[in-house]
Amino acid sequence: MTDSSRSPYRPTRRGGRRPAVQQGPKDPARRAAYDVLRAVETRDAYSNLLLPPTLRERGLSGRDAALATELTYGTLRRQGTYDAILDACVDRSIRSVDAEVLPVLRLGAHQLLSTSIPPHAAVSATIDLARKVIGHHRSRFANAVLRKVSARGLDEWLAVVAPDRGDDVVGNLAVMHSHPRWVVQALAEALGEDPADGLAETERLLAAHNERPLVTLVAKPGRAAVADLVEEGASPARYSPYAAYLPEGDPGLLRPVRQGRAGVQDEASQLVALALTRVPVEGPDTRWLDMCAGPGGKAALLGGLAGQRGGRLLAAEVQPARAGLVANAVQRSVRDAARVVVADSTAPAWRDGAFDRVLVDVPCTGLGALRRRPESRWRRTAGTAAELGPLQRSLMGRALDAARPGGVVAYVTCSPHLAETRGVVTAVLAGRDDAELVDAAPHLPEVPDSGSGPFAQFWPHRHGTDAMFLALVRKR
Ligand SMILES: C[S@@+](CC[C@H](N)C(=O)[O-])C[C@H]1O[C@@H](n2cnc3c(N)ncnc32)[C@H](O)[C@@H]1O
Repeated sequence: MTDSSRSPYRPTRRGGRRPAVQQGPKDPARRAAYDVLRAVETRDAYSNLLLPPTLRERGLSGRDAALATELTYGTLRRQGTYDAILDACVDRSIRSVDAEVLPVLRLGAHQLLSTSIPPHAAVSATIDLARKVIGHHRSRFANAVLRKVSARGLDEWLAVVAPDRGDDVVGNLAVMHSHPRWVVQALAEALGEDPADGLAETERLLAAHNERPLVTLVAKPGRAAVADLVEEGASPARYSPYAAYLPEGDPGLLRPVRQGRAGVQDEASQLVALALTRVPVEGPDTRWLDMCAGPGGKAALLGGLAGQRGGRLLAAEVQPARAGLVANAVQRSVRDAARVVVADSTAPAWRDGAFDRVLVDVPCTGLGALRRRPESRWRRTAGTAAELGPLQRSLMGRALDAARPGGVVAYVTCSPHLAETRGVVTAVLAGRDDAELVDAAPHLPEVPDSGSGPFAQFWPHRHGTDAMFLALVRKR
């Protein structure tokens, strides 16, 4: 619960002099959560980009900031479940409810069904907020709906609204774990599970998507060490020799992060880049290329490693603003080894065969990062992976062109969707005879269960990482 007595917005009780602090909402945590949820709903905002500045600008910290964060991400993660329940509590379909009202209902449902906030407090605080943000008339509607929601607990509601598991296991898991149906199907296929067998592992994955992920840091090679991060309160990570987990606090406040010597990067993102650097190549090994570099996480790692080996990294990014982020990320890499260019890597200016190692980390559906981008599961459609296919195949083809004979290419996605992982790689390799797959597992010896080869697939429920995919390919 919020502690409004400590809020900087608390108005004075005495008449006369105005309070020295800025006036603001009585319940700033719920108001911040509502404003972010509404921006996500009405203008496709990204919660992970909008919430931190919202908290900063409104001076929310401590318990208020923690409550606003929990309410925002918790509501977005469980949105599919709450919508199914709300649908049973309104006369018309939940889809016909105004876009300003819907976040109030979801926020109220989240507090009632998934937090320890007492029901009467959850409803009254949400309706107080509703009067301010959607007006008296619509708040009466919200009040009536939330009172119906409060009549049952989450498990009771799920027994009522989720399809029977025996009849429709995909539909059941979609409602139970708050994912669109097509995502459940795509993930089950990627895990190699058949709905007829019950989708037990798929269910573990879906549940992992609703957990708060660990904040993982990277010590940029040659500029910081894991020990520097441990000194700041982090603990060494399971797999990557450059990673550390931060149990709490704002990573942006850590000294190595402020100095640009460390950053925030998922452990699987580190490992797929590392795997590329571990494949032996005969002959020169000094020219490396990152074809899709923005915002620069993998480029920073590769730039450091290239510099330590006396090589250089060219980092290409088509969007100028994102190329700026890459430049920032690789700044002061070892021996100044990384150069950033704004370039369309499907029509590149570099010569064919110019590089010893090539990373192509293609734009994808992002289904591998559902833990960290809670609204993205509701934004994509079943057609998104197919739409991205031509660009992904073109970039992979260009990556093979860019590698010299004997050189190596890493094709990477932050998605396990088969159409954009092995589907792309096998289609591109089927059309040419100058490249062959390299088994990825021997280049990730520290990672158990990364697949039966030749590809590697990370999973949130197995590895605690994003679901990154890696294919390693040698140019003949
Ligand atoms: C998945 S992200 C790469 C993430 C990055 N490797 C990292 O670790 O931070 C894909 C990037 O490719 C860029 N991109 C898309 N099409 C491109 C193209 N034709 N040429 C170069 N970059 C492209 C996108 O703008 C986006 O920044």
